[in-house]
This record gives sequence, C-alpha cells and structure tokens, in this order.
Amino acid sequence: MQPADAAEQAPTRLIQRQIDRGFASLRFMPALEREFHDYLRQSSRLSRASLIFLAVAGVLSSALIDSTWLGLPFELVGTTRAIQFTVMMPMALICTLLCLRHPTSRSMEVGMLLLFIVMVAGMMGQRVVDSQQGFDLPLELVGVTAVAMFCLSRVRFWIQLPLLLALIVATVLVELTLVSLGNSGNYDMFSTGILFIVAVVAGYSSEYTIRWTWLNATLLRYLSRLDRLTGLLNRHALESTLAGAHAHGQREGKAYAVAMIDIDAFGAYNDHYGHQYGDAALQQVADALADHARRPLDTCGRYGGEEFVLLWMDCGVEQASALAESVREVVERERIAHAESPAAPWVTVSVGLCHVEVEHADAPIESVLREADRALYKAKREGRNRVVSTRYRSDRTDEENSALPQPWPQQASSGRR
Ligand SMILES: Nc1nc2c(ncn2[C@@H]2O[C@H](COP(=O)(O)OP(=O)(O)OP(=O)(O)O)[C@@H](O)[C@H]2O)c(=O)[nH]1
Repeated sequence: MQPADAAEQAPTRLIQRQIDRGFASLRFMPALEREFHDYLRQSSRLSRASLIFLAVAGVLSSALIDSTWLGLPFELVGTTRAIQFTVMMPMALICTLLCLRHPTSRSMEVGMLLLFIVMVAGMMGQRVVDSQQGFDLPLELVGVTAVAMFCLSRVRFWIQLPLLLALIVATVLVELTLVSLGNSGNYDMFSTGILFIVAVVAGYSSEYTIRWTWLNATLLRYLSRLDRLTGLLNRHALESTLAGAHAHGQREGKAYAVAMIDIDAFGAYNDHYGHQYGDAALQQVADALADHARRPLDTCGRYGGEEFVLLWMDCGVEQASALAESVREVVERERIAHAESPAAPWVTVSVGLCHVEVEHADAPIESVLREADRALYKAKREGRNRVVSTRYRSDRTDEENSALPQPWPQQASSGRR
C-alpha cells in the first residue's frame, strides 16, 4: 500500500503529466477521469436545477401564451395542451423530483438526457400539428433547447453529441416529410442548423474549461498539503491528517503510536557542510521515513525544521518499538557523513515514541504528541541516536508530570513550536 505522503504525491505527478499531455479529446487518464466525474456530479446541481426550472417555466409560459397572445385556434390548443401536459411536463417533474432527492446521482445524468429528448420530441410534435393548420412553431426553439442542454445539463460532451446528431437527423426527416411551410421551412432549418453548431462549440469549450479549472484547482489543493523540500505532508496537512487518523482510531477503538523524530546535531551539520547539503540530507532522511508509513491510516510528515512525525494506526507496543527502531537504523544505514556529530560519524536521528493503548484511544492527540516530545527530549539527553519509548497514561498526577522531562523551549532556528 502507499505511504501517506505518496498518496498525496502520486496525484500531483499524475495531474502534472495530464496538464503536459493536454486533454483536447475531453478525457483524462482513468484515475483522474473517475475523480473528475465525481466532481462534475457534485458541482452540477445549480446548473441542472436551472435547466429543469427553465423547462417547467417554458412549458407553462407557452401554454399561457398559446391561447391568449398567440391566439391559437381551439382545435390546436387541445392537441398542444395534451403534448405539453401529458408528455413534456411529467418528464420535467420527474427531473425536478430526481434533482431534489438525488441531485448528485448518476440517474440525474440519464434524467437530463431524457428531458432533452422529450422536450425536443414534444416541440417537434407541436410543430407538425401546428404546420398542418398553417401555424409556424419556430424550429429555432429546438436549437435553443440544444444550446441550453449542452451548456447547463453538465452531461459529458461525448455522451450528448451522439444524441444531438440523432436529433438533427430526426428533425431534418420530420421537416422534410411532415412539416409543410414552404420557403420559411428552409429558413427555419438553416437558422436552427446554426444553433446546433453553436450548441456543439459551446458544449465542447465549456467542458474543456471545466476540466482545465478542475485540474489546476486539484493540483493546487494537493501541492498546498506538501512540504516543498521533502515532499512529505507539511505541518498544516500533518495536523489535519493526524486529527483524522486519531478520530478514526477513537471510533474504531484502535491502539496506535506516535513517533517524533529529530535529526541529531543538525545545526552543526549545516555549519560544517552548508545549508544546501543540509537540505539534501533532510530530503534523504525524509525519503527513509516515508517508507515507514505503509498503510492508509499511517501518517508521515515534517513537523518543522529537522523534526518529523510518524503515526502508526492499529499498532501494538512491540510492533511500534520495532518500527521506531527501524526508523533509527534506516537513517543510520544511509551513512550520510557528519563529521561534527557527537553521536556518530554519520547523520543519525533520535526518536521519541508514545504508544497509546486501546483504553486511551480517546486521549487528545496534543497530549500524545507532548508525551512523544518528552520521550524525544530524553533520547537527546541520553546521548542521541536512540529510541525512547513511553506508554500514554491519562492518570499521571501533577507531581509525576512535573518530574517528566519538559518539552524543549522554543527554538526559532529549528522551526519547532
Ligand atoms: N539545511 C536546512 N537546515 C534546516 C532546515 N530547517 C531547519 N534547519 C536547521 O536545523 C537546525 C536545528 O538545530 P537545533 O534545533 O539547534 O538542533 P540540533 O543542532 O539538531 O541539535 P540536537 O537536536 O540537540 O541534536 C538549525 O541549524 C536549522 O537551521 C532546512 O529546511 N534546511
């Protein structure tokens, strides 16, 4: 499984590759495409609700206008009403219900497509009936419906396009065989054809823009969670991820362990080798640490300066101690020369480990971090390059608490709290 920070880095790389590759075909790589569909469904509520509202308002207002302002003869009004209120309106109401109850479901997409078909079929039906009595229900209304669908339904372009093409063919056939309006019919077809073209162009460009905006916003969201130097979670993301993992541990009643890890004598390393080498050493240590967060709820991040935090969820005492010891060993095995370290001739880390038993799973994460910090301080005092473990206890008296090593005073240079 992926380490916690890799779970953030992988999408970042994927998105950058997608931006470089482009998406003129309106398709992303499969992993991104799935995420985009979710986003599209979530973000389409308002747009789809507006489209349904326009459909309902359109049917109602044309019913009102037909018999009053337009003065449609009585026989035509009857047929028109039947189409409007037994075909078009029920479909619009089904979509309204869907939109109210399952606004982000996949069935909403199907509802939008059916609405499109029913609205166009309804208008064409009315046009055929009207034309037989010499009345001309504007064909352009079909074109306007197509533009509205492409711009507001938020159904993906490649799903809508075949439907639109089928509707164009059906419309032309109906126009040529059933509608008899002479030259004005040709003019209608020409202007409606232009509206269809506008619908296709608007549909393509609006989906392209939505995809472009989503890619960039998602990239920024991921980047804002990563520490630029090490690629681990940054302090802000670390705190929220720790809080999330901790809440999960509380709900599920899981034991867990938190390790605070600090590079030994890193100030001396910088002084001796320079800050650029210091940065490279930090990156190398971070890579070694990231490999120790292997399960989805494990967390690894840069706490600040040369200090890191690892959380292992659902982890027993022995397992946590073994993992902490492995962290220390793995950094030592990198053999990054450190001529000024009092602990070893290479870069080493000290680790403060706090294990939290199931019965203390509801302990505040801040208290657990404080205990881990105290253990780290002890590891430093005892000579560095070692692990000091402690078990979380909620029943420490004030006296016991004050006997424990206190967290370090604030040090601006190291970026500690
Ligand atoms: N190169 C580099 N150095 C950093 C970075 N962040 C913090 N540091 C350095 O880390 C050092 C931390 O020093 P201290 O807090 O005094 O601790 P230490 O020298 O590691 O000593 P002990 O922790 O007691 O073993 C400081 O010199 C900081 O400048 C960074 O991003 N890059």
